[in-house]
Amino acid sequence: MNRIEKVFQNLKQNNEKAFVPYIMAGDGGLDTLAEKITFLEKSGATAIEIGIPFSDPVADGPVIQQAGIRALQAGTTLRGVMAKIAEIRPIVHIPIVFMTYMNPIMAYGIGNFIADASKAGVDGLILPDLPAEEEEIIAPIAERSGIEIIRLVTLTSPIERIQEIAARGKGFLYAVTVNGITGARKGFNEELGKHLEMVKEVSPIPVLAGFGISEPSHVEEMNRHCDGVIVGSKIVDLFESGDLDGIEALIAASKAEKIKL
Ligand SMILES: O=P(O)(O)OCC(O)[C@@H](O)c1c[nH]c2ccccc12
Repeated sequence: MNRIEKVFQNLKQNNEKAFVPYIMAGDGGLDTLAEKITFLEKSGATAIEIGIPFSDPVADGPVIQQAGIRALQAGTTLRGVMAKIAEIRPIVHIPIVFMTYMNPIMAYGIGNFIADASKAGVDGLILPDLPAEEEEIIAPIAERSGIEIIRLVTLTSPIERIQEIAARGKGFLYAVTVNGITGARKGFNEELGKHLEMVKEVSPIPVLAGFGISEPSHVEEMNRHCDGVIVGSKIVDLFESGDLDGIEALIAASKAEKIKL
């Protein structure tokens, strides 16, 4: 069984919520990657989303754009990230999900990319610029190699489309919580809770909310309506400023919902 499926099975059995932090590979130098991942795992992360730095990150807000620029300036390459993941995989037990755009994958070659990612021990892929209609170019080969495509649904996706994408989904479904790009938000649409519950109703796989989540209170609020959260920009920020306690506080908030149940 794929590592992602396994961790979600365990969470369900224990009535726990997922917390998936995002970090940019190579931000602070690739040599800091192992340290960051092991810290997140030790702090209770369910899985890790690793961004591949790219020059044209169309879905990313300023914090992640800047992290990508820092990583590229430090000389980070996709090949380098693959090698680093392969090296640290034996000491990391939780699932590793790559978040990247299609362009770097096409440049690498889809077949080579999947083969190397699979060898390195990557468990999933988030590809925000891969339309559902085009996923045939990579989903079957990825899934044959044991790598799950984590599909995204948005606030503007009609329910039929959400249902269709969820039915094909593997691992977990990524429910985007805002209209726009990544980055911390102060608040969310009042209807968001209802939207997440509707997505959950049609999805056979766990639903995680992501985009804009930046406070422990956001984590608790989202977890009332779905199976867990993904936090990116805030984690990148907290690592950048060395505020590890802030990261632990966010992860701890994801354990709070269980106590209330
Ligand atoms: O940064 P935020 O607002 O917490 O959003 C999640 C996030 O960073 C991560 O999942 C992500 C980073 N870049 C993306 C591009 C598309 C979809 C998702 C992502």
